[in-house]
Amino acid sequence: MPAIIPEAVTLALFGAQGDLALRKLFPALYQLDRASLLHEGTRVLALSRRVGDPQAHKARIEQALRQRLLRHELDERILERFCNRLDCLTMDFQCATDYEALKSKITTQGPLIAYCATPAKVFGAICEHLAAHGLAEQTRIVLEKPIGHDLRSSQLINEAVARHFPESQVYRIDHYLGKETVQNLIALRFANSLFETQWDQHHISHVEITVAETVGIEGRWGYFDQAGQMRDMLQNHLLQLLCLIAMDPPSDLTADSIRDEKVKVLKALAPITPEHAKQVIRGQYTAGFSQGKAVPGYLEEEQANSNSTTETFIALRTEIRNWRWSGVPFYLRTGKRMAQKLSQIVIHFKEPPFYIFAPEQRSLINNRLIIRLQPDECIALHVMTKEQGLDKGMQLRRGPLQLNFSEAYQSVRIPDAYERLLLEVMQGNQNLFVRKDEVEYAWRWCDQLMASCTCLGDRPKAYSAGSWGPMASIALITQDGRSWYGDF
Ligand SMILES: NC(=O)C1=CN([C@@H]2O[C@H](COP(=O)(O)OP(=O)(O)OC[C@H]3O[C@@H](n4cnc5c(N)ncnc54)[C@H](OP(=O)(O)O)[C@@H]3O)[C@@H](O)[C@H]2O)C=CC1
Ligand SMILES: O=C1O[C@H](COP(=O)(O)O)[C@@H](O)[C@H](O)[C@H]1O
Repeated sequence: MPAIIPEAVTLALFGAQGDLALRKLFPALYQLDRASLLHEGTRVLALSRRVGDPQAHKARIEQALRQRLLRHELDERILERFCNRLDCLTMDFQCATDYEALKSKITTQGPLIAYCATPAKVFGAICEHLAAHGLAEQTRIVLEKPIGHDLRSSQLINEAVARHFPESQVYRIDHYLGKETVQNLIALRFANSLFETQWDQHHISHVEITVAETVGIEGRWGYFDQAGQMRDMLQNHLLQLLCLIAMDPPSDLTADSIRDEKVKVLKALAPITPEHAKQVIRGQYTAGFSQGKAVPGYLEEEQANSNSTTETFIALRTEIRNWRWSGVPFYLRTGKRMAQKLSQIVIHFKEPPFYIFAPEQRSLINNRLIIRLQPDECIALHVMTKEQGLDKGMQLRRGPLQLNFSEAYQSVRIPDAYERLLLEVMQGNQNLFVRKDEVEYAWRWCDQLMASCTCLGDRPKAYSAGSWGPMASIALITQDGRSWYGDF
């Protein structure tokens, strides 16, 4: 079904000169315009406190687009059309009177999308002032992650938002949910009975989820050192992936049916108490090489505080306490400055119940389903076959049945996650956004994890930039007689 062009909306982008807006949101909006998915009446209000002169503000956005877009994507006609949709306004989001000017710029009756690309501490003020200016009813409010830094702060933010906006108007972003390959997890699991009948503790021995990044903190010390990789990546992206892999089939594809199932997984996550804290490995990168270039360690980054114990890597083993998953370990890891950019889920199936092949081949027998989310998006099912040839007896060989998305859909451009998410907000569809209780259950579990690490006086273990993380994260899985798939 082709995407429906949404009605005309006014998109008020709070934080329009920030890193996220310039790097991701404006390019995504341009791509939607290029694909003719923006209604001709759609307007973008770029709101920032930095640039006084609207022309300079606009020029900066245009420059960012020229830098980010690929040459064949940059079409001067579309760029001009897109820039004509833009209106720039300087305001302090915490200052009530500045909203008068904003209100005067909203000239259409259609929905107002208030996208908060700001630190979370400003979300409450934005909601309050929009409501005080009579704009709440028509507004869909979009909140960036992370929502708070623990359960209590996230509850305070959610309460501040809920004072003015019902949950049906709130769109909490986790951009991983906007990735095509992440949405594909739902299709893979629930449109293929082949997998769903095997998807439990009777058939699966363990699951790995890896989100490895090669980037460091990219000048975001102020934010990152307060957050760490646990809050930046685990609390949101990795737990969302875990939910999509582990949840029961929803009864339909509506937002709440899917979210209800995800919440059940979060509630069933085994708590990481101090006795289990050895199952959590925190790391911090030291100087090394990333993609052939020498890079500084975390403590030598610009603006660094050399005493910081913030983790840039975290790996852990957890379980889900329910009938489907009882006894199946889930190994999760994510880090900055790792050897390779790689987001991947590996489902390891159990051995057949009875073994009839040569004993020395036994370790080979283990089907795996590899879901590569990025880059080189693919799904590969590793199956056992017989080696071909007269000289080969019943010698086994493991090989992949593989679907590479770039080959299978050669002429289709894979959209960036933010394109999908912006389109969904414009269509008023909450499927790919995170509900308040999901965020809070995820924080509850992460708070306990962090408290357990603190209680043990845990300090992050060093790992060289460009490696696969601290040795202890390898030991975490090898002590169970397994290894991280694909590390070399
Ligand atoms: N950057 C990224 O890759 C990602 C970011 N996010 C989230 O997106 C949000 C934005 O992040 P990012 O773009 O990196 O942050 P930035 O600090 O780069 O941008 C935030 C912008 O908000 C502005 N701002 C803050 N307070 C006010 C205020 N009271 N009035 C007017 N403007 C204000 C800042 O202005 P000023 O510069 O003047 O302070 C800044 O331009 C955060 O919630 C972050 O967690 C989520 C995923 C990825
Ligand atoms: O939310 C975030 O995600 C990015 C990683 O996103 P990806 O789409 O490139 O995998 C991460 O670098 C950033 O620190 C974090 O805030």
